[in-house]
Amino acid sequence: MITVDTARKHYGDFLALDDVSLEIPRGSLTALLGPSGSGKSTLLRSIAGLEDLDSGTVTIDGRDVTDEPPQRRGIGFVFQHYAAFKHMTVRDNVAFGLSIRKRPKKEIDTKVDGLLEIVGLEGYRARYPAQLSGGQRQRMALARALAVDPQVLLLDEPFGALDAKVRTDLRTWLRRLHDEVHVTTVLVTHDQEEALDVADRIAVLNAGRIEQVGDPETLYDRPANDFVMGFLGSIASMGGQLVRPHDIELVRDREEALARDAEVADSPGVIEATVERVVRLGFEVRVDLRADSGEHFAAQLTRRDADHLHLHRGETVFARAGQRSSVVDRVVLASAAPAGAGRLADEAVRQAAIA
Ligand SMILES: Nc1ncnc2c1ncn2[C@@H]1O[C@H](COP(=O)(O)OP(=O)(O)OP(=O)(O)O)[C@@H](O)[C@H]1O
Repeated sequence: MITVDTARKHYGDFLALDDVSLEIPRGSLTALLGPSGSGKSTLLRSIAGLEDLDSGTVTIDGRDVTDEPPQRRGIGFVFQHYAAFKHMTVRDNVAFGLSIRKRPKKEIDTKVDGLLEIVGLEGYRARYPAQLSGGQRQRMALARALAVDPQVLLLDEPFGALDAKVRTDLRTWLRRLHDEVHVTTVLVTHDQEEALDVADRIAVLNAGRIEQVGDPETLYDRPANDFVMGFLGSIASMGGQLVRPHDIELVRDREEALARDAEVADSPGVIEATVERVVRLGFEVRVDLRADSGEHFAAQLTRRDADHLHLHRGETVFARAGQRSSVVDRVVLASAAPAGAGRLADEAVRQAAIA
């Protein structure tokens, strides 16, 4: 388990971490999710020991590591731009942390072969980094980080520089790897889909603070505030309340809409609206609407529901939030934690210092 307690960090006058407290359970895959500049990397680097905190503590498995250098924290770190040693083969890059610890060659070979198998690079042992694809290089980076049996694996946008398809493949692969290796993993990402897909817990950051921590389902269905609701999925403002476009039901008949709406707690009510546009998006259909109040919002329907309604521009419909809608749950605590290359070669040396 990693415990960050009231971590505070300034860069000059700028407050990057504002008394952040967070518990990361042992063996979990936790995502730090938030917009650019929210402090995700700063928090991750503080756990790694790559940033010094102004105040607050970091504990890993019960050991206070706040004043320990990175190499004594028992961590493996993978950066977005992995700076491999270009003159070394894949085998030697992965073996680096073990070689500098002077482990016997036989032990190193066994370990490296095992890791290359786990990351799917068995046949690439003798290649050089320049002979790998971006995705393969990041997998090599993960193997190198795992080589020294870290207690904690810290990943800073590890797939950020890769194209969308490779990114999606690698996150599925990361999830499988984590199920196999079970090392406590913290993943920084600004991509909500990536976080929802791979993490078992998500901490949402905003302006140096944690807005909410929880499992993906809770954050999506019961966000603690409008920020979390908006950051984890699309939103529409209907009757002054935030709803997910796919939670909006459209009905042609006012009485039917009112009767159905009576069954829904915390409903924003039934909104009379005019259809402005009907857009087919593959399987789904987006209906752009204008309420009587002038408010614009969009509902997302399945094609079947849209076909059934047979909507056209200028027609009147009655919109309401469906029964199991995502709504902001203001009772949820904002934080689940307890109180209280510049030059690439230099970068490689710095990264290797952690290994
Ligand atoms: N070394 C530094 N010196 C000065 N300001 C910094 C430094 N590192 C980060 N910052 C600032 O601190 C804030 C948080 O940065 P951080 O990298 O933690 O954000 P982030 O959420 O990881 O963003 P991104 O997704 O863009 O990487 C940003 O406003 C950034 O400009």
